Amino acid sequence: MKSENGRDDAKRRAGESAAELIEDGMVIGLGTGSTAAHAIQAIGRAVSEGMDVYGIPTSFQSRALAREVGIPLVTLDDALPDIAIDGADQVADGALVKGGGGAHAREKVVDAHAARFICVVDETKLADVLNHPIPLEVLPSAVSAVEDSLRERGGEPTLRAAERKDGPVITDNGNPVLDCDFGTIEDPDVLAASLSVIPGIVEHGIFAAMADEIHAGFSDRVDIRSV
Ligand SMILES: O=C[C@H](O)[C@H](O)[C@H](O)COP(=O)(O)O
Repeated sequence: MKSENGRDDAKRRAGESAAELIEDGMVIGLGTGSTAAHAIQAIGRAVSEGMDVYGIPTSFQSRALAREVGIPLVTLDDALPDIAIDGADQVADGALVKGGGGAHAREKVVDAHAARFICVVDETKLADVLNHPIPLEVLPSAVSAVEDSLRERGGEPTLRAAERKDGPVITDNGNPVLDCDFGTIEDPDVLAASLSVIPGIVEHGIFAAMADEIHAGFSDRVDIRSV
């Protein structure tokens, strides 16, 4: 088992590797989570050294960090991202599961509209086949109905509970999250299509055929894979 420090070093390597792709004048989609945070910090350092870029945050967390490190912010109304840098909970064959922090709905909008999407992970996220539970942001009134639809599709949903609050996790958009275990996911595209048509699901955490590059941090290197 890797130590948490060792794992954070691997995340930092991946985040900083992606941040090296940033060029003057770019609009950058700023992903959410502990790995994307390393990229945001590296971009903040570049800004403090005079680089002229703008960020589009994907969550309250990435907005707060970007402000802290001095990255000027814009919205999708102002410009589409030249590049987005975002983490993932699992990666297999270029397909991602995202939403461990409940940010996948906004992330998907920003990442999908970026000219180039770079996914940053540490080596523990790499898998041969996806088997991570799929996060689903759901309208509050639709939770029971969506749970039934998921069970009909062979899933086992669990309402995500907050650790330091009574009741469920509520996303930045004001909705609860279901984590749905589908076991081994042989065809992420097929599952994604089947989840997309369930009324009440705001967004699911399968990002299939979206990433252009995976930057995977190891203890001693970063592997960069084009997808
Ligand atoms: O909702 C959260 C996001 O999809 C994150 O990018 C994902 O959970 C990975 O986060 P971390 O880099 O902290 O493992």
